[in-house]
Amino acid sequence: MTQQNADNNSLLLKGVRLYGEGDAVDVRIDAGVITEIGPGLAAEDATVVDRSGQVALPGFVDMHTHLREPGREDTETIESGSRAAASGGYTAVFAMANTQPVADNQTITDSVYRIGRDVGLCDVHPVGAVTVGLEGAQLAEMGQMAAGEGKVKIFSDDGKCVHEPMIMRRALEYSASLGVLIAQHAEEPRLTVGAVAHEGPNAARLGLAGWPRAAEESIVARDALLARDAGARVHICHASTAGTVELLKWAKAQGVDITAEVTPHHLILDDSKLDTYDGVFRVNPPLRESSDAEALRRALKDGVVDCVATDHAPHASQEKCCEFAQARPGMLGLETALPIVAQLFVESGECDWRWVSRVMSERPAQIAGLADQGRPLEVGEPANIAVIDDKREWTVTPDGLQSLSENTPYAGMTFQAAVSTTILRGKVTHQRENEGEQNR
Ligand SMILES: NC(=O)N[C@@H](CC(=O)O)C(=O)O
Ligand SMILES: [Zn+2]
Ligand SMILES: [Zn+2]
Repeated sequence: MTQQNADNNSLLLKGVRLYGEGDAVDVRIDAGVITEIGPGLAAEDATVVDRSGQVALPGFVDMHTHLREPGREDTETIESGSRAAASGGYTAVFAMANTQPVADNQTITDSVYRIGRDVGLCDVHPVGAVTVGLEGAQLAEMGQMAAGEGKVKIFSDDGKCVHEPMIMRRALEYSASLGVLIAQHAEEPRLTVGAVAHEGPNAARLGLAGWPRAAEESIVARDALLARDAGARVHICHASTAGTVELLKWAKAQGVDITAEVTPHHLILDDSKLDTYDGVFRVNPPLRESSDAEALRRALKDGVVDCVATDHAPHASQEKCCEFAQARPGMLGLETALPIVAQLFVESGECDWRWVSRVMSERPAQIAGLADQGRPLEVGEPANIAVIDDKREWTVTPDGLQSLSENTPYAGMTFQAAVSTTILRGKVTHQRENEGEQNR
């Protein structure tokens, strides 16, 4: 991009099908805003990005990302995580609070926000902790974090469950008055002592301590009731069981203001993967049975589960390449989410790209309260765009990803769809290798 083009910041995205529908059009972007859509637009002074025949969607929003800064910059930084996000088509991510130190105060949440802004590859929204030090005992200063420069909109002790019912109740009451969202990692800790895998035939056969579905479901049910009584919203992180789906259905039917996300790995993988004892498959909540994955896919399709969130959880190789029960739970997700969703839902003919934009962009932006993300691809709207090449077969290699860590469970898997280009307010934040050079 020439200096002149960088300065006047005009871009012409050529030949894309908006939401994969209708004829190909060109999209003109000036100063970060979509200013014209139509066939055969003149380049004039704009930088041309030719993506003929590809699919344009609103940039994705991830409500659940772990960026590891501060504290574990050897596994991911705000910069490397932003690069991974952009490479996955994301234009906004929520960075979880379980850093070291914990993001339980405004100094840290503001600093995460500022670093993300200065990196400029993706909007990084800090998540604030619900309780001091994620210890579940004393509420953090949620009001201060919400009022700070980072304008914290989501609070979560993710990694841990806010398990004390009175603490969760107060957090929900407080969140309702602040207009923020509590996102719960639903895990009754008294049911998961020592647990490393889904409690079922596979864990029994492999001799792994089991994590029962009820550990998740009992908290989902409890929190739905607490949210109802507090007149608060509650969001369920990484829903993983068929029973959680039934509870969400019930709670929504009662008018409870409850939303939920599902991860790509709980949609596509199951606990048959554990046969090799490879620590890369250890994750919280654990990979469940194929019947759970199927129920989650249907729930996402039907809207019972609202959106996809990655739970991108980078870990160092020495923390993963060890005995299964010793491996840290968590797997990479940002750079493989779209290809997985495309394979499961679009390539199978179950859903269209319009639906993908709903579960990966519009719904998460609405739930999180982002006014400038998840917007329609229309004139006058912010130019946050993910361009998908739906005919580009590629194979996942851990060292081919942008993340600093390599703990992807999809190594060697082949996908048909790839994010070719990501645009954040008119700036190209990602361009896949071998993609046509930009020219004037
Ligand atoms: N998902 C995981 O297994 N791990 C997450 C924490 C979490 O999301 O619970 C992590 O921070 O590594
Ligand atoms: Zn969690
Ligand atoms: Zn998480």
